[in-house]
Amino acid sequence: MNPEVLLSVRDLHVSIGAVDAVRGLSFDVRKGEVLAVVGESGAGKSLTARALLGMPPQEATVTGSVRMGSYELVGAPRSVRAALWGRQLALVPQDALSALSPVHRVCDQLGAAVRSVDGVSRKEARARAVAALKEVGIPADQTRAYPHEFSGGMRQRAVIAMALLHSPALVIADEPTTAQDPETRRQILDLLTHRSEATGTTLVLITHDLPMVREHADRVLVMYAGRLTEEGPVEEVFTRPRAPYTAGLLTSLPQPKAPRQGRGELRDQPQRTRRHRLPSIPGTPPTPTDLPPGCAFAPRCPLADATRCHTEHPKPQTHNNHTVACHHWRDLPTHPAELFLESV
Ligand SMILES: Nc1ncnc2c1ncn2[C@@H]1O[C@H](COP(=O)(O)OP(=O)(O)OP(=O)(O)O)[C@@H](O)[C@H]1O
Repeated sequence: MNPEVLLSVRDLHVSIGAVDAVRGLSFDVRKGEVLAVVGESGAGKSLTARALLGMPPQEATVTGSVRMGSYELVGAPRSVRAALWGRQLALVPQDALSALSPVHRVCDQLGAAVRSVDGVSRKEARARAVAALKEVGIPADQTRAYPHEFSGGMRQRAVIAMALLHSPALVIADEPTTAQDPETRRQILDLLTHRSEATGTTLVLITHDLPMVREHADRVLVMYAGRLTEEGPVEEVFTRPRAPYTAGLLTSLPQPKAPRQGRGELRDQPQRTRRHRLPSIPGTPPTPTDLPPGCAFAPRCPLADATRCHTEHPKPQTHNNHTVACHHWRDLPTHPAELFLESV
């Protein structure tokens, strides 16, 4: 494995009963990066995250490979997962309340997490827990509170502190800010990315929040109906998307106010005149039990042809560090958002 690669995912499939939720996903997570995974609801992001952690739902069938160093996580026995958990892999879940026990003080829960990996004395574990909570902005005199006494933002900070306790190699954050207001979201994401950087932790960020991706991620992987649609550096993908689906997603992105040409900014966007209304992708994603043949996005795609797109799944192809799975990626207009602008 390339030494720059921390986690290598190959031909990952996750199915639950008749639902083929993840269908042949391959990508690498590189050491030290923030990789965002985006896509509409039901695209398979969370099940991918769970497979990456070696913790798919019990009823799921997982095939393919997720390698971390010498460990294979697909089908890994409990002993392998236990060896990796905390030191190598950790999760920041969507719902901090359900991740914390309601009947134990926050600092005691972190102390127990310290002891589960390091086996130090209770006093030492408590001191480390308090220090970790301080790092995420929770003052020492509040660490003896119970989770319900914290605000949602503080609970999420506590969960981030818990995930980063042992400076794991990789943290997967699954929609870590969903329930928060925009300002708290920004603070939590700032904290998560800065703390990850400080602890040398690589971050996979599952999110719907494209402005946050633009601000915080190095690379982005776009999923549609369980497959990779596009993947590459954020700046490159956000300014020059190659897949029509990505272009459609990006049309919903608020445009930066200042005319600077900074990181991840959408350049060369067409002027939106009064004759246009804000674009959106027409239609809805397919249900995973009733997937169309060929490209799953074809029924919604303005570039789809009448034959190949509806019969042959486009294979991902990589040029200059940027991967796309689309038969017509070379046909995208200079301003891909135009594909989705509707005249009124
Ligand atoms: N435990 C389960 N049993 C049956 N189907 C499931 C289960 N978990 C997920 N699915 C289905 O698998 C598909 C992918 O789900 P997943 O949660 O990975 O999507 P997602 O991209 O994370 O969506 P969201 O952004 O809404 O969280 C969806 O159709 C979902 O309904």
